[in-house]
Amino acid sequence: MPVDSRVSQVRHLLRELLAGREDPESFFCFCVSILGHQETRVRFRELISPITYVHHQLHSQLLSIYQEYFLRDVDDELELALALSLVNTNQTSTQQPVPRSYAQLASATPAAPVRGHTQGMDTNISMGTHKTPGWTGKSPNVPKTPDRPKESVTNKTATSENKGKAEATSSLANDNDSQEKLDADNQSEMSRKSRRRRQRKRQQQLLKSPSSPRPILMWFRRDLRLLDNPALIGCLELGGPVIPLFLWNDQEEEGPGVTVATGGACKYWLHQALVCLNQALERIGSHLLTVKAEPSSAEVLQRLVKETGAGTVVATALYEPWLKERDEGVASTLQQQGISWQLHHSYCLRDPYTVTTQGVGLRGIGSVSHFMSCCQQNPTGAQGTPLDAPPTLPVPSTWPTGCPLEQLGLARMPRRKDGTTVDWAVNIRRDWDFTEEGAHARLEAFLQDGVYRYEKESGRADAPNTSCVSPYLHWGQLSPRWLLWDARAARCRSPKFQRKLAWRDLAYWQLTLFPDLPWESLRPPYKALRWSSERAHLRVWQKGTTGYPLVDAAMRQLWQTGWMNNYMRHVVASFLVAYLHLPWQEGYRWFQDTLVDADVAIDAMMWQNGGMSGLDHWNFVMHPVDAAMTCDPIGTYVRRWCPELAPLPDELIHKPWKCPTSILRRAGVVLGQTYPERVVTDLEERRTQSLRDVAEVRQRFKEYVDQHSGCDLVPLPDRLVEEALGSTGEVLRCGSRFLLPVITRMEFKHQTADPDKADGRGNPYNAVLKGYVSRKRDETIAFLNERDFTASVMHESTQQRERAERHHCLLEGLPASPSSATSRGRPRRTPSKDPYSIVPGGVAMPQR
Ligand SMILES: Cc1cc2nc3c(=O)[nH]c(=O)nc-3n(C[C@H](O)[C@H](O)[C@H](O)COP(=O)(O)OP(=O)(O)OC[C@H]3O[C@@H](n4cnc5c(N)ncnc54)[C@H](O)[C@@H]3O)c2cc1C
Repeated sequence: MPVDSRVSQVRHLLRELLAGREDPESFFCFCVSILGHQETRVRFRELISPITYVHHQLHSQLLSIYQEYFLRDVDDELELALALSLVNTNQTSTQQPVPRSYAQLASATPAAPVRGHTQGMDTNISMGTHKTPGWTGKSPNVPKTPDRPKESVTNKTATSENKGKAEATSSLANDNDSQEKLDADNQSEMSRKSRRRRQRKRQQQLLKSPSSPRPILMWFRRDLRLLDNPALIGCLELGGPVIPLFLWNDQEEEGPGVTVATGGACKYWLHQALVCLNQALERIGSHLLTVKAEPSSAEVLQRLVKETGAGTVVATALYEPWLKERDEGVASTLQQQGISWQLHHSYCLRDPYTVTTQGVGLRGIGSVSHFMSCCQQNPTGAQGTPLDAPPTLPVPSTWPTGCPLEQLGLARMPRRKDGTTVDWAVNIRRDWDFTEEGAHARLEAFLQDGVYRYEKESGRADAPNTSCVSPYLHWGQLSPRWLLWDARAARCRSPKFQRKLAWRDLAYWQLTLFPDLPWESLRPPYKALRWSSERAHLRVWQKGTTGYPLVDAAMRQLWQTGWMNNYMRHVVASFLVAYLHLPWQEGYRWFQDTLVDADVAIDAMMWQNGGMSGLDHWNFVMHPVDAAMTCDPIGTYVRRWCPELAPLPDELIHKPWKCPTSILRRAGVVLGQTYPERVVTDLEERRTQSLRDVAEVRQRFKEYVDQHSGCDLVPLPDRLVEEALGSTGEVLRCGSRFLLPVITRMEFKHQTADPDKADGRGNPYNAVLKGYVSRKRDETIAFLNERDFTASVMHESTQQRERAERHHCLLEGLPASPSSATSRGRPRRTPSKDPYSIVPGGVAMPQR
């Protein structure tokens, strides 16, 4: 049966419901049975929207049933969902089918004004029927009074973030004509347009009337989207004309330390994203006002409030401590003048300031599993469902003055002496679509293809196996909630991929705990490490001319496109820190300046970990040649970014210095001319030196090494001290500091205990990865333990055999056998008794 006739059947049933001949739950069941699962999910809210006002209670009841039904999870997702607080914890999991991807819905939309996503979701989608598996026509198991997802708004009273487009905008429609609208809706396509016309008219009336509500300033920051933007929907719910606004102040963004918060590539992206946002707003009848926030955002907002008579400023919360502080200042200035300030949470899945370690403790802090346990143990309410984009925005009668976007200086290009421009962003433009639709297209493409290889092959640099949505997430052109919903709804649900959003939240949590994260090593001794000051080494790393093809390919990709995958970021970070001995901060700053997804929290967390001083410092070092076995086995990636090496054979392309002269000659490669010589040659020696340096500072700052477990100790931030001790600040007042043992590389523990063994090669815990280890951290550790165990068992049996041989020789008066003689002096691969295998206890200890 065509969709239209099924929809009219449902409308008929709605009349039956209104007449009292059906009950809400049966109505919903019929709806699922007639329309199928997906159609119901997409159309239900629109179908019931005509009764929003006249039958408000019934409408809410239906909406609750709908939300309850579609928020149910399948078992295998429950753990993650709970941890990320996607569902209410008191909901039990049932085997309900998961909704289809929003992005899929969007792509099925034929001619949506906002190129593809939401307009069509409520209205003109043509899709095949999707029958609920196992549907028996029985009522779905929905409670009578289901929980509504809580909303996450600061300074705000009861508004529902889970209202969709129809609800959000219907407040502008005439209350008294809902029955009329019900009939009008029967004319499907026509009705949408006429409803919009009515809404526009109503908006204009509102603006003209003397009692018009005051305008609302919608302050866009890192939520540059129309879809699933709770702040924007929050503006609509307030019911006044909305003035979309973007303010820019470099210093405020930068904060107190050296953060390079918005580097060149990121600024360029921002400029383009603002152009796109403005276009999207124009399509819904509005536009974006851009203003230089000088001298400060607070002062500019005050001016705008005066100029427009606005009564409320609405924004999405940002979590960098310095931006939070700025926002608190803005809020108090505005509130003193009677202007209300509303802050919505949608940048992360969890507001990092609400995450606590209560009930979990501090053991394993810094790891993603510890973080997820904290979220699971201390849920803060459900995230709710993603929101549709508003079809229209009420505009003010007069607009305040702004400045052209160009004047913000975000995409300024250097000029040559002859006056021509150096367009360094040409490849970035070629590679990326800066629109919100571009974000959804990337995600959709990934969920149809790359996600199938993500679990095992996300490290491949030569294949598009990851989502490439990081810059969109950073600028909020894609909400993490939307991403998670789509990922959960995809046919192949990769838990590893979903977990990445927990990583993202973890980074913000760490930044809120350690505001110095972007510039100060968390582990105090490592601040004193003997870092190299070889600027020439830094330059070759930055330019991609280290002479190591894999590293060079990645650094050139970064320079040209503003991006590289996670695995390659590990490779180049390891190279900088472990082999060039350059401080991690140099890497962080370069990344911040060149990545289009540069994100202070994530970048700083990852560089701290790579730089050995983060909470979860890497237990491995990537080898610049061996890593290619995993990420570029036949050299496709290197050939793309280092074309001068392209003719070399696969097996030698990652180590051209090993090439026989004849092959080099045939390939036209001259080392030192067409391709650089290696910046450092003895990698083993460099690594050994790095180990010695670590051992030296750990010896020197013994007070930061736990003598019992051998783990590094990190000063505990105030917030965690209070949580750990349940104290209300007493400890802090008397000035005591608390130290926390954190996960520490076995290699470091061993080296510190035995520093005289100058040759680091004797260290049994060599962290250099030989090829790919894609396992999860715990599995990796288990694997290493098992290997060690096997090694020690083998060693034991060899020793037993040798002992027996020695005894035999002794008894028979024979000379000692050569095998036993040589093996006696050989160093053990695994220490017989490992004093360092104790896992950090997670107990805060007063500093000795
Ligand atoms: C040294 C170093 C620096 C990094 N700097 C940044 C940065 O500045 N900005 C940034 O967004 N990511 C950074 N990452 C994390 C990661 O490399 C990128 O998020 C990822 O490569 C982006 O590609 P994607 O969207 O295809 O990721 P996918 O693998 O498809 O993951 C989806 C999303 O999850 C999030 N994510 C993935 N990995 C991580 C992670 N390890 N930590 C936190 N969130 C994660 C990102 O938002 C990403 O877009 C860094 C990693 C390293 C090793």
